[in-house]
Amino acid sequence: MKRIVILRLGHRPERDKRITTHVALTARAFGAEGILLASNDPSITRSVTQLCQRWGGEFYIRNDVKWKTEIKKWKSEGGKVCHLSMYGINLPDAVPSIREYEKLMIVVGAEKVPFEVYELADWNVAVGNQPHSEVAAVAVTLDRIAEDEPLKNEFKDAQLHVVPMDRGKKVIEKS
Ligand SMILES: C[S@@+](CC[C@H](N)C(=O)[O-])C[C@H]1O[C@@H](n2cnc3c(N)ncnc32)[C@H](O)[C@@H]1O
Repeated sequence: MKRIVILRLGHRPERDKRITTHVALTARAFGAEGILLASNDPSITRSVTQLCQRWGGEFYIRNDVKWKTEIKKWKSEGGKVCHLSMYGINLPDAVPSIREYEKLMIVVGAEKVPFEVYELADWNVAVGNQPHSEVAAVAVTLDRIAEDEPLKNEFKDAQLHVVPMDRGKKVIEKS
């Protein structure tokens, strides 16, 4: 199975809490193994970790990483790096080459991303060449590069399970 980690750059604690949390939850739901936050915001780490405990799986979050160190380390261990930017190669044209690799770091920004990221990345990939959101960009990318159906992912040791239904809401809680 492919190993995928998300690197979140430029998170501003005073304005990006909700969107960074959504990037993390989307990454988890669509099959990434973890997220690295290149800013110091322990409240994000706390809320994502708590959610993971209830909803299961082994997703991790690391706070306050040094982005350049993480990119270089990942590459030195044979990993590839895909930076998501609306200026890049459109995703459908990049998917075949990305799928050839087993270890992938996906980098997403918030504010302007340092140009060095564009240079260090193996691919600068656009999820369509129009501006939108890092949450959408992560979701569509993980869905397009997946080998199995990401919407059928199972999460180990979950306390909460949704019972899918036509109408209404049913959640089973295991003690
Ligand atoms: C809301 S955008 C802001 C980008 C910033 N203004 C800049 O020029 O770099 C935040 C992040 O969403 C992601 N993003 C937004 N639109 C995208 C697209 N069409 N394709 C890929 N990623 C996108 C990128 O990772 C980007 O860094």
